Amino acid sequence: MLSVETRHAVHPAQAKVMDTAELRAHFLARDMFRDGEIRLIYTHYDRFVMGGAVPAGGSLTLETVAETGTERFLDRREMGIVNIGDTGSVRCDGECYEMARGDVLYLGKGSGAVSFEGEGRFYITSAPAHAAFPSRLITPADCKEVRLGEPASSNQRVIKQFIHPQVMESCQLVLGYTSLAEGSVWNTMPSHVHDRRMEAYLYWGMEEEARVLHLMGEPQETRHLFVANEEGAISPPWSIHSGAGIGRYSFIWAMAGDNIDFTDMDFVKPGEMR
Ligand SMILES: O=C(O)C(=O)C[C@H](O)C(=O)CO
Ligand SMILES: [Zn+2]
Repeated sequence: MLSVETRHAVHPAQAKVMDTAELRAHFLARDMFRDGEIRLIYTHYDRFVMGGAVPAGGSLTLETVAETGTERFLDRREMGIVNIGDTGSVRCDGECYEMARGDVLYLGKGSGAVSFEGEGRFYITSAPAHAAFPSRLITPADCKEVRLGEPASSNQRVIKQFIHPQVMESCQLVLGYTSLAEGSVWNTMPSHVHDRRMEAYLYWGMEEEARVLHLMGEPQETRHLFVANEEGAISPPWSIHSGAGIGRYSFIWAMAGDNIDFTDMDFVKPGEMR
């Protein structure tokens, strides 16, 4: 079963006057992981798509998504998949990729139908693509690690870059995940924006009762979302995307837009934020 929800792009002036329910309706990505279903969110931010596929021991196939207006979803798109569950496999273009928890699969433009099998919980990201780069399974051993922050500022974390120019080629997609060191709570602090690229977060690896207080909004007009495990935040190009969590957590970040330079960020000092 496939379901697709559309999220339209929001002007910052509109976001400024939203109440909690409206903020959550536009920017919180929830209910993406249901047994036996593929559930997608089609955003109008760089036409980025995020979602979940949970085969629950069976098999699910993603082929046509009416929203793209193409015969098959990947005809003019690339895809990044992260397995946040137990081991499962993804079949595409005559290949079968076995994915352990934390593995990332890149599927290039024109790869055809995608089938999800086994006990995986597959987080799906996708963006329009102009060229067909080779599909590739990237394990944590192949990723590029960046260590940032320190315990004294409660922001010590490891950034694992998978779909990233220093690891492999892609069109628009840049993807990886960040894990907080024990005792550190802050991700992406100091905050930044990058008007050239949208970004989406998926928080995972959290206790059921835990929450991340995800900060969003223009730097001088911040708002927040309380986010649970396996929920995400859609970050428009004008918005910061930072958070402080209760207990351990990781988050998958994925971006699409005008460049694939991970370091192209406009930082905001904490003292400049409101
Ligand atoms: O902890 C961090 O800092 C991040 O993971 C930053 C995100 O990857 C990001 O916002 C990239 O633009
Ligand atoms: Zn960012």
